[in-house]
Amino acid sequence: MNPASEPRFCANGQRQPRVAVIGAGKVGSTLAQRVAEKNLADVVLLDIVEGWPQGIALDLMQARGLEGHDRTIIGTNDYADTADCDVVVITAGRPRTPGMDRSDLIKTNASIVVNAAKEAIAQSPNAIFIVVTNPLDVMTYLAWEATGLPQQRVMGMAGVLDSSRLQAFIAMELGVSMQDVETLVLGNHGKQMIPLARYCTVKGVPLPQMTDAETIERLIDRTRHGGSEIVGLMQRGGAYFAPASSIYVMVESILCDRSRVVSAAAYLQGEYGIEGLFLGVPCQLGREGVKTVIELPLEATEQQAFIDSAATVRQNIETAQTLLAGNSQDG
Ligand SMILES: NC(=O)C1=CN([C@@H]2O[C@H](COP(=O)(O)OP(=O)(O)OC[C@H]3O[C@@H](n4cnc5c(N)ncnc54)[C@H](O)[C@@H]3O)[C@@H](O)[C@H]2O)C=CC1
Ligand SMILES: O=C([O-])CC(=O)C(=O)O
Repeated sequence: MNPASEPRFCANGQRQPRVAVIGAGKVGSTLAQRVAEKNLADVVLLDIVEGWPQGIALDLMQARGLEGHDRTIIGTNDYADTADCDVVVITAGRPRTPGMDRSDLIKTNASIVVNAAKEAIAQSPNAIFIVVTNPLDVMTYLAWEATGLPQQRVMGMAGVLDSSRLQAFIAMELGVSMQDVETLVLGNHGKQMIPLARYCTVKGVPLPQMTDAETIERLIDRTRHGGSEIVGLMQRGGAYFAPASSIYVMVESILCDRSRVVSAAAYLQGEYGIEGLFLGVPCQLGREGVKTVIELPLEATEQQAFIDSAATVRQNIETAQTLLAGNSQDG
Protein backbone atom coordinates (compact mmCIF):
# COMPACT_ATOMS: atom_id res chain seq x y z
CA MET A 1 0.00 0.00 0.00
CA ASN A 2 1.17 3.47 -0.89
CA PRO A 3 1.59 5.42 2.43
CA ALA A 4 0.39 8.58 0.65
CA SER A 5 -2.96 6.93 0.06
CA GLU A 6 -4.04 6.79 3.70
CA PRO A 7 -7.09 8.95 4.51
CA ARG A 8 -6.24 12.53 5.50
CA PHE A 9 -7.72 14.37 8.46
CA CYS A 10 -8.69 18.04 9.04
CA ALA A 11 -7.57 19.94 12.14
CA ASN A 12 -10.95 19.14 13.75
CA GLY A 13 -10.30 15.41 13.28
CA GLN A 14 -12.77 14.98 10.44
CA ARG A 15 -11.63 12.69 7.67
CA GLN A 16 -11.33 14.25 4.20
CA PRO A 17 -13.88 12.77 1.80
CA ARG A 18 -12.31 10.25 -0.61
CA VAL A 19 -13.47 9.09 -4.00
CA ALA A 20 -12.06 6.02 -5.76
CA VAL A 21 -12.20 6.15 -9.55
CA ILE A 22 -11.67 2.71 -11.06
CA GLY A 23 -10.45 3.07 -14.64
CA ALA A 24 -8.16 6.02 -15.40
CA GLY A 25 -9.16 6.42 -19.03
CA LYS A 26 -10.81 9.46 -20.55
CA VAL A 27 -13.93 9.46 -18.35
CA GLY A 28 -12.11 8.43 -15.15
CA SER A 29 -9.25 10.90 -15.45
CA THR A 30 -11.56 13.78 -16.39
CA LEU A 31 -13.73 12.96 -13.38
CA ALA A 32 -10.64 12.90 -11.13
CA GLN A 33 -9.76 16.36 -12.42
CA ARG A 34 -13.27 17.70 -11.78
CA VAL A 35 -13.49 16.25 -8.25
CA ALA A 36 -10.09 17.59 -7.23
CA GLU A 37 -10.23 20.96 -8.97
CA LYS A 38 -13.70 21.72 -7.61
CA ASN A 39 -12.18 20.94 -4.20
CA LEU A 40 -14.79 18.26 -3.47
CA ALA A 41 -12.68 15.30 -2.30
CA ASP A 42 -9.34 13.50 -2.41
CA VAL A 43 -9.15 11.07 -5.32
CA VAL A 44 -7.62 7.61 -5.71
CA LEU A 45 -7.35 6.77 -9.40
CA LEU A 46 -6.86 3.08 -10.19
CA ASP A 47 -6.13 1.41 -13.52
CA ILE A 48 -4.84 -1.94 -14.67
CA VAL A 49 -2.09 -0.33 -16.78
CA GLU A 50 1.05 0.15 -14.70
CA GLY A 51 2.31 3.73 -14.51
CA TRP A 52 -0.73 5.22 -16.28
CA PRO A 53 -2.83 6.29 -13.26
CA GLN A 54 0.33 7.30 -11.41
CA GLY A 55 1.28 9.59 -14.33
CA ILE A 56 -2.16 11.19 -14.46
CA ALA A 57 -2.22 11.69 -10.70
CA LEU A 58 1.21 13.34 -10.76
CA ASP A 59 0.16 15.59 -13.63
CA LEU A 60 -2.98 16.65 -11.70
CA MET A 61 -0.92 17.22 -8.52
CA GLN A 62 1.41 19.50 -10.50
CA ALA A 63 -1.60 21.62 -11.51
CA ARG A 64 -2.73 22.01 -7.89
CA GLY A 65 -1.01 25.35 -7.24
CA LEU A 66 -2.29 26.76 -10.51
CA GLU A 67 -5.84 25.55 -9.91
CA GLY A 68 -5.75 26.64 -6.29
CA HIS A 69 -7.00 23.53 -4.52
CA ASP A 70 -5.48 21.30 -1.86
CA ARG A 71 -6.90 17.88 -2.72
CA THR A 72 -4.59 14.93 -3.14
CA ILE A 73 -4.79 12.72 -6.20
CA ILE A 74 -3.11 9.31 -6.02
CA GLY A 75 -2.61 6.95 -8.93
CA THR A 76 -2.34 3.22 -8.28
CA ASN A 77 -2.70 -0.32 -9.60
CA ASP A 78 -3.37 -1.69 -6.10
CA TYR A 79 -6.91 -1.81 -4.66
CA ALA A 80 -5.46 -1.55 -1.14
CA ASP A 81 -4.82 2.12 -1.93
CA THR A 82 -8.56 2.70 -2.41
CA ALA A 83 -9.31 1.76 1.22
CA ASP A 84 -12.02 3.71 3.06
CA CYS A 85 -13.40 5.62 0.12
CA ASP A 86 -16.84 7.22 0.51
CA VAL A 87 -17.75 6.84 -3.15
CA VAL A 88 -16.45 4.35 -5.71
CA VAL A 89 -16.95 5.18 -9.40
CA ILE A 90 -16.42 2.36 -11.90
CA THR A 91 -15.37 3.56 -15.35
CA ALA A 92 -13.06 0.60 -16.13
CA GLY A 93 -13.64 -1.17 -19.41
CA ARG A 94 -13.73 -0.64 -23.13
CA PRO A 95 -15.59 2.16 -24.87
CA ARG A 96 -17.32 1.37 -28.17
CA THR A 97 -16.07 2.25 -31.63
CA PRO A 98 -18.18 3.48 -34.59
CA GLY A 99 -20.79 0.96 -35.69
CA MET A 100 -20.95 -0.77 -32.30
CA ASP A 101 -23.97 -0.82 -30.02
CA ARG A 102 -23.31 -0.40 -26.30
CA SER A 103 -24.57 -3.96 -25.79
CA ASP A 104 -21.67 -5.21 -27.96
CA LEU A 105 -19.45 -4.39 -24.94
CA ILE A 106 -21.12 -6.93 -22.63
CA LYS A 107 -18.60 -9.68 -23.31
CA THR A 108 -15.53 -7.51 -22.70
CA ASN A 109 -16.78 -5.37 -19.85
CA ALA A 110 -18.83 -7.78 -17.67
CA SER A 111 -15.87 -9.52 -16.04
CA ILE A 112 -13.93 -6.24 -15.71
CA VAL A 113 -16.82 -4.61 -13.82
CA VAL A 114 -17.56 -7.63 -11.61
CA ASN A 115 -13.90 -7.89 -10.64
CA ALA A 116 -13.60 -4.14 -10.00
CA ALA A 117 -16.75 -4.14 -7.85
CA LYS A 118 -15.54 -7.09 -5.73
CA GLU A 119 -12.07 -5.64 -5.22
CA ALA A 120 -13.39 -2.17 -4.40
CA ILE A 121 -16.06 -3.25 -1.91
CA ALA A 122 -13.48 -5.33 -0.04
CA GLN A 123 -11.52 -2.10 0.61
CA SER A 124 -14.43 0.33 1.08
CA PRO A 125 -17.34 -1.56 2.65
CA ASN A 126 -19.18 1.69 3.48
CA ALA A 127 -18.95 3.24 0.03
CA ILE A 128 -21.70 4.24 -2.37
CA PHE A 129 -21.05 2.81 -5.86
CA ILE A 130 -21.68 4.66 -9.13
CA VAL A 131 -21.27 2.57 -12.27
CA VAL A 132 -20.44 4.22 -15.59
CA THR A 133 -19.08 1.40 -17.78
CA ASN A 134 -21.31 0.36 -20.71
CA PRO A 135 -23.76 -1.14 -21.30
CA LEU A 136 -24.70 0.95 -18.29
CA ASP A 137 -27.89 -0.62 -16.97
CA VAL A 138 -26.46 -4.14 -17.26
CA MET A 139 -23.11 -3.28 -15.66
CA THR A 140 -24.87 -1.54 -12.76
CA TYR A 141 -26.84 -4.71 -12.04
CA LEU A 142 -23.70 -6.87 -12.20
CA ALA A 143 -21.80 -4.50 -9.91
CA TRP A 144 -24.68 -4.54 -7.41
CA GLU A 145 -24.72 -8.35 -7.39
CA ALA A 146 -20.93 -8.49 -7.04
CA THR A 147 -20.83 -6.10 -4.07
CA GLY A 148 -23.80 -7.60 -2.24
CA LEU A 149 -24.74 -4.07 -1.16
CA PRO A 150 -28.26 -2.86 -0.35
CA GLN A 151 -29.76 -1.59 -3.59
CA GLN A 152 -29.84 2.08 -2.57
CA ARG A 153 -26.03 2.12 -2.34
CA VAL A 154 -25.50 1.22 -6.00
CA MET A 155 -26.57 3.29 -9.01
CA GLY A 156 -25.66 3.94 -12.61
CA MET A 157 -24.84 7.21 -14.35
CA ALA A 158 -26.60 7.86 -17.65
CA GLY A 159 -29.81 9.85 -17.12
CA VAL A 160 -27.96 12.97 -15.99
CA LEU A 161 -25.94 12.83 -19.20
CA ASP A 162 -28.87 12.06 -21.49
CA SER A 163 -30.94 14.83 -19.84
CA SER A 164 -28.03 17.23 -20.19
CA ARG A 165 -27.73 16.41 -23.89
CA LEU A 166 -31.43 17.12 -24.42
CA GLN A 167 -31.03 20.32 -22.41
CA ALA A 168 -28.18 21.41 -24.69
CA PHE A 169 -30.07 20.58 -27.90
CA ILE A 170 -33.22 22.45 -26.74
CA ALA A 171 -31.22 25.51 -25.68
CA MET A 172 -29.26 25.51 -28.95
CA GLU A 173 -32.44 25.13 -31.04
CA LEU A 174 -34.47 27.81 -29.22
CA GLY A 175 -31.56 30.18 -28.61
CA VAL A 176 -32.21 30.30 -24.86
CA SER A 177 -29.86 29.91 -21.92
CA MET A 178 -29.08 26.32 -20.87
CA GLN A 179 -29.83 27.48 -17.32
CA ASP A 180 -33.49 28.00 -18.15
CA VAL A 181 -34.03 24.55 -19.67
CA GLU A 182 -35.09 21.57 -17.52
CA THR A 183 -35.21 18.11 -19.08
CA LEU A 184 -35.93 14.54 -18.08
CA VAL A 185 -34.84 11.30 -19.72
CA LEU A 186 -35.86 7.89 -18.32
CA GLY A 187 -35.29 4.25 -19.27
CA ASN A 188 -32.14 2.50 -20.37
CA HIS A 189 -28.97 4.13 -21.69
CA GLY A 190 -29.42 3.17 -25.32
CA LYS A 191 -31.66 3.63 -28.31
CA GLN A 192 -34.70 2.82 -26.14
CA MET A 193 -34.13 5.68 -23.70
CA ILE A 194 -37.29 7.71 -23.03
CA PRO A 195 -36.88 11.49 -23.26
CA LEU A 196 -40.08 12.95 -21.81
CA ALA A 197 -40.94 16.15 -23.70
CA ARG A 198 -44.00 16.70 -21.48
CA TYR A 199 -41.71 17.05 -18.49
CA CYS A 200 -39.22 19.37 -20.25
CA THR A 201 -39.62 23.09 -19.60
CA VAL A 202 -38.10 26.42 -20.55
CA LYS A 203 -38.26 28.60 -17.43
CA GLY A 204 -41.31 26.61 -16.30
CA VAL A 205 -43.08 26.68 -19.70
CA PRO A 206 -43.69 23.15 -21.03
CA LEU A 207 -41.59 22.43 -24.15
CA PRO A 208 -44.64 21.63 -26.34
CA GLN A 209 -45.74 25.26 -25.82
CA MET A 210 -42.34 26.53 -26.98
CA THR A 211 -41.93 24.64 -30.25
CA ASP A 212 -43.68 22.28 -32.68
CA ALA A 213 -43.94 18.50 -32.45
CA GLU A 214 -41.61 17.91 -35.42
CA THR A 215 -38.81 19.94 -33.84
CA ILE A 216 -39.27 18.14 -30.51
CA GLU A 217 -39.08 14.75 -32.26
CA ARG A 218 -35.85 15.80 -34.01
CA LEU A 219 -34.26 16.90 -30.70
CA ILE A 220 -35.38 13.70 -28.99
CA ASP A 221 -33.94 11.58 -31.78
CA ARG A 222 -30.62 13.42 -31.56
CA THR A 223 -30.59 12.80 -27.79
CA ARG A 224 -31.24 9.06 -28.27
CA HIS A 225 -28.20 8.96 -30.56
CA GLY A 226 -26.19 11.50 -28.56
CA GLY A 227 -23.44 9.04 -27.62
CA SER A 228 -23.18 7.53 -31.11
CA GLU A 229 -22.95 10.98 -32.70
CA ILE A 230 -19.81 11.69 -30.66
CA VAL A 231 -18.35 8.18 -31.17
CA GLY A 232 -18.86 8.70 -34.93
CA LEU A 233 -17.12 12.08 -34.86
CA MET A 234 -14.22 11.05 -32.64
CA GLN A 235 -13.66 7.61 -34.20
CA ARG A 236 -11.59 6.48 -31.16
CA GLY A 237 -13.70 6.16 -28.00
CA GLY A 238 -16.60 8.38 -27.01
CA ALA A 239 -17.69 11.37 -24.97
CA TYR A 240 -15.97 12.14 -21.70
CA PHE A 241 -16.34 15.80 -20.72
CA ALA A 242 -20.14 15.76 -20.28
CA PRO A 243 -20.04 12.23 -18.79
CA ALA A 244 -17.48 13.37 -16.19
CA SER A 245 -19.60 16.45 -15.36
CA SER A 246 -22.64 14.19 -14.99
CA ILE A 247 -20.85 11.83 -12.59
CA TYR A 248 -19.58 14.84 -10.66
CA VAL A 249 -23.15 16.05 -10.04
CA MET A 250 -24.01 12.66 -8.55
CA VAL A 251 -20.84 12.38 -6.43
CA GLU A 252 -21.36 15.88 -5.08
CA SER A 253 -25.00 15.27 -4.19
CA ILE A 254 -23.94 12.13 -2.30
CA LEU A 255 -20.92 13.55 -0.47
CA CYS A 256 -22.64 16.84 0.43
CA ASP A 257 -26.01 15.14 1.09
CA ARG A 258 -27.65 17.65 -1.24
CA SER A 259 -30.70 15.51 -2.13
CA ARG A 260 -30.46 16.62 -5.75
CA VAL A 261 -33.16 15.17 -7.97
CA VAL A 262 -31.46 13.60 -10.97
CA SER A 263 -32.21 10.86 -13.44
CA ALA A 264 -30.06 7.83 -12.54
CA ALA A 265 -30.18 4.08 -12.96
CA ALA A 266 -31.75 3.05 -9.66
CA TYR A 267 -33.00 -0.34 -8.49
CA LEU A 268 -36.74 -0.65 -9.07
CA GLN A 269 -39.02 -2.61 -6.77
CA GLY A 270 -42.33 -2.22 -8.56
CA GLU A 271 -41.97 1.47 -9.44
CA TYR A 272 -42.99 2.08 -13.07
CA GLY A 273 -44.23 -1.54 -13.08
CA ILE A 274 -40.67 -2.95 -13.02
CA GLU A 275 -39.20 -5.31 -10.46
CA GLY A 276 -35.55 -6.16 -9.81
CA LEU A 277 -33.71 -4.06 -12.40
CA PHE A 278 -31.65 -0.86 -12.49
CA LEU A 279 -33.18 1.64 -14.92
CA GLY A 280 -33.06 5.39 -15.39
CA VAL A 281 -35.65 7.13 -13.19
CA PRO A 282 -35.80 10.43 -11.32
CA CYS A 283 -34.40 9.98 -7.84
CA GLN A 284 -32.96 11.89 -4.92
CA LEU A 285 -29.29 11.33 -4.11
CA GLY A 286 -27.78 11.85 -0.68
CA ARG A 287 -25.40 10.47 1.88
CA GLU A 288 -27.05 7.03 1.92
CA GLY A 289 -27.21 6.80 -1.89
CA VAL A 290 -30.59 6.69 -3.61
CA LYS A 291 -32.90 8.27 -1.01
CA THR A 292 -36.13 8.02 -2.99
CA VAL A 293 -37.24 6.97 -6.43
CA ILE A 294 -39.77 9.47 -7.75
CA GLU A 295 -42.62 7.84 -9.62
CA LEU A 296 -44.17 10.04 -12.31
CA PRO A 297 -47.47 9.34 -14.01
CA LEU A 298 -46.71 8.04 -17.51
CA GLU A 299 -48.99 7.92 -20.53
CA ALA A 300 -49.73 4.48 -22.01
CA THR A 301 -47.13 4.79 -24.81
CA GLU A 302 -44.47 6.02 -22.37
CA GLN A 303 -45.24 3.17 -19.97
CA GLN A 304 -44.97 0.66 -22.81
CA ALA A 305 -41.64 2.20 -23.87
CA PHE A 306 -40.43 1.78 -20.28
CA ILE A 307 -41.47 -1.88 -20.23
CA ASP A 308 -39.72 -2.49 -23.59
CA SER A 309 -36.61 -0.75 -22.31
CA ALA A 310 -36.66 -2.98 -19.21
CA ALA A 311 -37.09 -6.13 -21.30
CA THR A 312 -33.92 -5.35 -23.27
CA VAL A 313 -31.94 -4.77 -20.09
CA ARG A 314 -33.23 -8.03 -18.55
CA GLN A 315 -32.25 -9.98 -21.64
CA ASN A 316 -28.77 -8.41 -21.70
CA ILE A 317 -28.27 -9.22 -18.01
CA GLU A 318 -29.05 -12.87 -18.77
CA THR A 319 -26.50 -12.80 -21.61
CA ALA A 320 -23.89 -11.32 -19.28
CA GLN A 321 -24.62 -13.83 -16.52
CA THR A 322 -24.31 -16.72 -18.98
CA LEU A 323 -20.96 -15.37 -20.20
CA LEU A 324 -19.71 -14.89 -16.65
CA ALA A 325 -20.78 -18.42 -15.66
CA GLY A 326 -18.92 -19.75 -18.73
CA ASN A 327 -15.79 -17.78 -17.77
CA SER A 328 -15.80 -19.15 -14.23
CA GLN A 329 -16.14 -22.73 -15.54
CA ASP A 330 -13.25 -22.16 -18.00
CA GLY A 331 -11.10 -20.58 -15.29
N1 LIG B 1 -22.72 5.68 -18.70
C1 LIG B 1 -22.40 6.63 -19.56
O1 LIG B 1 -23.17 7.56 -19.80
C2 LIG B 1 -21.07 6.59 -20.23
C3 LIG B 1 -20.35 5.43 -20.22
N2 LIG B 1 -19.11 5.38 -20.80
C4 LIG B 1 -18.40 4.11 -20.70
O2 LIG B 1 -17.36 4.24 -19.74
C5 LIG B 1 -16.30 3.32 -20.04
C6 LIG B 1 -14.97 4.05 -20.06
O3 LIG B 1 -14.93 4.98 -21.13
P1 LIG B 1 -13.57 5.78 -21.45
O4 LIG B 1 -13.01 6.35 -20.21
O5 LIG B 1 -13.86 6.67 -22.59
O6 LIG B 1 -12.63 4.59 -21.94
P2 LIG B 1 -11.03 4.52 -21.90
O7 LIG B 1 -10.62 3.42 -22.81
O8 LIG B 1 -10.46 5.88 -22.12
O9 LIG B 1 -10.73 4.11 -20.39
C7 LIG B 1 -11.02 2.88 -19.85
C8 LIG B 1 -9.95 2.55 -18.84
O10 LIG B 1 -10.29 1.34 -18.17
C9 LIG B 1 -9.06 0.69 -17.89
N3 LIG B 1 -9.29 -0.71 -17.56
C10 LIG B 1 -9.54 -1.74 -18.39
N4 LIG B 1 -9.66 -2.88 -17.70
C11 LIG B 1 -9.48 -2.58 -16.39
C12 LIG B 1 -9.49 -3.32 -15.20
N5 LIG B 1 -9.69 -4.63 -15.20
N6 LIG B 1 -9.27 -2.67 -14.04
C13 LIG B 1 -9.05 -1.33 -14.03
N7 LIG B 1 -9.02 -0.57 -15.14
C14 LIG B 1 -9.24 -1.18 -16.30
C15 LIG B 1 -8.25 0.89 -19.16
O11 LIG B 1 -6.87 0.63 -18.96
C16 LIG B 1 -8.57 2.34 -19.48
O12 LIG B 1 -7.62 3.22 -18.91
C17 LIG B 1 -16.70 2.67 -21.37
O13 LIG B 1 -17.33 1.44 -21.18
C18 LIG B 1 -17.68 3.69 -21.96
O14 LIG B 1 -18.55 3.10 -22.92
C19 LIG B 1 -18.55 6.48 -21.37
C20 LIG B 1 -19.24 7.66 -21.42
C21 LIG B 1 -20.57 7.80 -20.87
O1 LIG C 1 -21.80 6.43 -26.53
C1 LIG C 1 -21.01 5.78 -25.82
O2 LIG C 1 -20.56 4.66 -26.12
C2 LIG C 1 -20.60 6.39 -24.51
C3 LIG C 1 -21.83 6.76 -23.83
O3 LIG C 1 -22.51 5.95 -23.24
C4 LIG C 1 -22.37 8.10 -24.10
O4 LIG C 1 -21.61 9.02 -24.44
O5 LIG C 1 -23.57 8.26 -23.95
